[in-house]
Order: sequence, then structure tokens, then C-alpha cells
Amino acid sequence: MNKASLILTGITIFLTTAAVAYLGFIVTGVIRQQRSFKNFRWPGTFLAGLLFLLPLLAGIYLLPQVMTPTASKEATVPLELWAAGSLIFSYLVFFTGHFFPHRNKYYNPGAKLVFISLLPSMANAGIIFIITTYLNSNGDKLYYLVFYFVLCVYLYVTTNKIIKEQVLDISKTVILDLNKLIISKVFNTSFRDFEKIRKGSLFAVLNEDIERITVFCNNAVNLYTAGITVILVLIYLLTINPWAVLLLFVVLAVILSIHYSMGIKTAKHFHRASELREVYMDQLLGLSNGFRELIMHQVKRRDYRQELDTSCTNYNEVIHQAYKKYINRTMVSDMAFILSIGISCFLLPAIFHLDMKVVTAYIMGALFLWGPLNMIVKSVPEVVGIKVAWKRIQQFMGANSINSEEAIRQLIEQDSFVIEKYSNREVDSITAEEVLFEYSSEQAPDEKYFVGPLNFEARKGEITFVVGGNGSGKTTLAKLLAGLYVPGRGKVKINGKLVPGRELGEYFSVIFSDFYLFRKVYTETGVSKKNTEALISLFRLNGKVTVDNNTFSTLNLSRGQTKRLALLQCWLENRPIFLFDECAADQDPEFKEFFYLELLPRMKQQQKIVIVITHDDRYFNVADSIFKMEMGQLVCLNDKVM
Ligand SMILES: Nc1ncnc2c1ncn2[C@@H]1O[C@H](COP(=O)(O)OP(=O)(O)OP(=O)(O)O)[C@@H](O)[C@H]1O
Repeated sequence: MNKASLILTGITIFLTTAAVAYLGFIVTGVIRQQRSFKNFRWPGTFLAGLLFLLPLLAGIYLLPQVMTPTASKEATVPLELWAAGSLIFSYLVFFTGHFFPHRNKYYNPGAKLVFISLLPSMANAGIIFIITTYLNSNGDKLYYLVFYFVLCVYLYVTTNKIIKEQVLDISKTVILDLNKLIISKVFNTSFRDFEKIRKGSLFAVLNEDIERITVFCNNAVNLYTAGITVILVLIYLLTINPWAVLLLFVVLAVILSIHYSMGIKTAKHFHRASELREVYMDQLLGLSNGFRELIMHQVKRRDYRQELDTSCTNYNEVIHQAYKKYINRTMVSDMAFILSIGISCFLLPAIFHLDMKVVTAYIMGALFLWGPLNMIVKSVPEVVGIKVAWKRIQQFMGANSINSEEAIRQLIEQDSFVIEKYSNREVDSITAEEVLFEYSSEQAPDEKYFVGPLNFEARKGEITFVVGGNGSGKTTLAKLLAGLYVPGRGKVKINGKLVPGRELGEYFSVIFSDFYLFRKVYTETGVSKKNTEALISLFRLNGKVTVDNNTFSTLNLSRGQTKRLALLQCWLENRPIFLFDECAADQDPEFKEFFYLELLPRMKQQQKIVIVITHDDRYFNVADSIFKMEMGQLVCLNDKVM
């Protein structure tokens, strides 16, 4: 069998096998109901595909004339037809896949990529084959070789364009899904766990780690193409001299194992760098949140800046070391590869008594391998980096939570529950029975602080005060009542019925001492302009702020005005229980009077349950009942309730 027949047979077998395999995937996908029919505007796409195929069909047709000038044309015509037929058949099968897309959105572009990414490698191998054929020829096939060279370049460029666009689409989806996944995870984290998360790590995961995975997605296809190119060039070299390929193989195995063993050390550096980046991010957050405090005092500013500089330098140093180690590795592998080329060049002809033409072709092939191989070898740190990034995302997400497609889907969709209405609900009482909560941390397991066991009750149409010294546990009680903390023991009940932790919060409108005011008012019913105008006047914010489209016109207000706005927002939410944690603590006498003597009685009048954590003993007479917190224990100061 001459070379042309061999190549044509190879093309036919490869394309037919790939097409039949793909057809098999489509059919099984349809049977398993993973794929279903979906129509699209296909005629234009189909014709564009056919146009793309035309030069390739010409290439198949001309192949026998280039490679076997002396062979009879009749002998190869059927093979040309088979090859051309298999190309069209595979195109039709490939196209059919568009009509039956897989349910998994990564599967369709992924399968397409696996197939198309083979083509640039083939074009690459074709180019080296054409060049070496030309070098070894006497120039009689120049026009044909130029045609095939252009054909290979055409194939390389067009398929690479398709691949790059597909990869871009996939990485866009990956970024979006991972971001949504992390955000969903944050939303589904309990408040206590959220308190424990280092905020720097949240931003590090959202920025750096996801970015790293995306970059890897882009490079993975290049890696795959490089791998196929290496295989094809090796096959070509095999046809020139098998022993030389074996030698090359041994050299490559040695280079890769050296590279890999050096890579383990680099991985440790990359891991350490990620940890230091979290610390740095945390401090950057401190800079942003505490800028006002920092800018005012020289010492604070100097010391914080020093700390920030130190963590920035530490991070930089470690990442620098990691990349330095990586450079050492690449130098070792670069040197080993160049040495192996030298050995091939000087020793091979002597050992195997090879013709110089064969040696030239061999060296050409080996040099051609250099690019793709380099890419594969140099991607090792990327693979290490991605392993580190993925591990951190997994850690962040919690063990075993994202190991299946179903788990991911459920997590993303978890928040799409039906919204129940809680405003205006009839709530007679909220009670805590023998509730106990324990603060503990992994860093200091021996240092524990207990709140409770305690009993508490607040009733409709009554104002309940909770008083007590700093650190006695008042805010912890508030978080337990509002379902932010889950008690280790005991129960929190609404109207005498046990309510799940997550639902408890729905009954509350809360202002904690370190509250965050959102610019938009998120209410079940939206807010009417007329109603809000009256409220703005009640809260004495006229001329300061307006509400349009459920959104406050500004948040640039004084601290007291911001508190009033937060109270106004609570009012708009219209939940059955109001809870205020030291809401008037840092306010002027006028605000205090407004809060204790005007607002709270109005809420009471509206039959709300009003719980107020306070130190303002001047207004204790406003309360219907007063509880006192002492070292985590609760006592009722008047027996009106208990
Ligand atoms: N996130 C936390 N992790 C660990 N321990 C905590 C945490 N928050 C509070 N504590 C501990 O629980 C105790 C009670 O805190 P809490 O905030 O409930 O007190 P408080 O009565 O509201 O104080 P203050 O009047 O100063 O606001 C504190 O002594 C503190 O040591």
C-alpha cells in the first residue's frame, strides 16, 4: 500500500469511527432522555459548514496525485471517495448533534471541542510533514506542497477560531456558575458560620480562585491540542526511525519526572501564597471599612500601614519564590530537552548509521515537538495552582457539598422558594424556653462562653426591655430570638409553637447596633409614595431623603438621621415583632425622646411585640416588662410578665 492510500485509509477509518461513536452518544443520550430535539435556524449554519469543508475535499482529491505520481489513478479513486464520503458523513452526524443537545450545558460544547481540537493538531503535524517532504524532494511537487501548506494553515486558523470562541463560551458559563455557587453557598450559610468565615477568604475565592479556574479552562484546550500534536508528530517520527523515537521517549519521561518532582515543592509555595493572600485581603477590607479611623491618627495609620505592607510583602515574597522555583524547573527541562536534541543530532547518525536526510526530518520533527511539549510541561504549575484553587473553593463550600451536578443545581436553586407573607401576621407572643447557647471556636476550644439556660417572653401590644452590662449576653439573646443563632438546647416558640430557625427571622424587623442600611427597601408589598411621604415627615426626615421606586434617594445622612431611616424601613416592613439593639444609645436627647416616648408607644398601639435592648434607665418606665441579663443569665425585674 502506497503512502497516499495509507493516509486516505487512515482518514476514512478515523472519521468514520469518530462519527459512529458520536452517533452512538446521540442515540444513547436520546434513549436515556438526556437529549431531546431542539430546532434552530440551521440552513445558514449548515451551508457555512459545507463551505468550510470544500477546501478539505479538494485536499483529499489531490492527495494521490501528490504522493503517488506513478501509481495508477484508478487504484486510488475508491479510497478518495471513501475518505471524502467519511468526511461528509462525519459532518452530517456532527451537525445532527445540534438538533439533539444534551441537557448538561457543558456537554455540548465539551463534546464539540474534543472533536474539533483534534484538527489543529492534525494541521500542525501536516505542516511538518509537508516541510520535511519538501526538504527531501527535488522540488518537483512545489505547487502541490504549497497548496497543502495553505490548506493546513487554513485548517489550523479556522478550527482554532472555532475552538477559542467555544472555550470563551464555556469559561463564561464556568465563571458565572462558580460565582453563583459561591454566592448561593454564602446565602445558605448559617449566621454563626458566616461570622466565622474570614471575609478576606470570601473575596479571595470569588476573585483569584475562580479566575484561576477560568484561565485553566482556556488553557486546557490548548493543552489537549498540544497533546494530540505531540502524539501525531511522534507517530510521524516513528515512521522515520523507531529507535530514535524510543530514545526521545526515554528522554521525555526523564524530563517530565524531574519536572513533576520539583513541582511538588512549588505547590507548597503556591498554597502558602494563597493563605497569605487571604490575610492581605482581610487587611485591605479593614483599610476600606476603617479608613475614617485610620486617616485620623498618625500612629494607627503608621502601624496599620506597616501591617498592610508586611502582609503584602509576605504574599509577594512567597508568590515570587513559587515562580522562582517554577523557573528553575523550566530551566532544567529546557536544558534537558535541548541536550536531547543535540544528542539526536550528533549521536544518532553515528550510532544508527542514519542517512542525513532522515536525521534532518527527525530533528525537524523533534524541534516541532518543542512548542507543544513546552506548553504541556509548563502547564504543570497551572495544574498545581488549579488543584490548590479548587481545594480552597471546596473548603469554602464545605466538604462534599459540590461533588455532583445535582448537588450544584440544588444549591443554586435552593433560594427559589415560594415567598410567604409575614407582615401583618397575628403574633401574640414569642417565648424562649430553657434556651442555652455556647460560643466556642476551633482556635481556642477551651475558651467557652455560655448564654442561658434562660426563659423569656414578649407579648403583643407590650414593650419589653432587656438591660444588662456590656458582654452580659443581650445581643446573643436577640440573635437567638431572631433565629440568627440556633440554640444548643431549648426552644424558641411563636404563639406557643416551635418555629424553625430560618423562619423565625421572618417575624422580625430588627436594628442591631452595627446595622447595615440597604438603599432599597425590600418589602413583601412594595411601598406607596404617599405612605412613605407621611412616614418621612413622622420620622422628621423631610427635605433630607425621598423614596422613589422602593429606593432611598440618598444614604449620605448623619448617624442619627440614618438611624431614623433604618427605623422607617422597619416600619415599612411591618413585621409583627420589632427588635432594637441599643438603637438610641449614641443619640441626642431629642432622638431619645422621639424613640422612647413617641415611636415605641405607636408600635405598641399597633399591637406589635416590641423588644428593646437598652441602657437608658431614664425611660425604663416606658416598658411593660424588664429583663436583666447578667453573665449570660436572665432575670425578670418586674413580675408583670413571668
Ligand atoms: N461572635 C462571637 N464569638 C465568640 N464569642 C462572642 C461572640 N459574640 C459575643 N461573644 C461573647 O459573648 C458574650 C456576650 O456577648 P453579647 O454581644 O451578647 O453581649 P451584650 O450584652 O450585647 O454586650 P454589649 O452591651 O456590649 O453589646 C461576650 O462576653 C462575648 O465574649
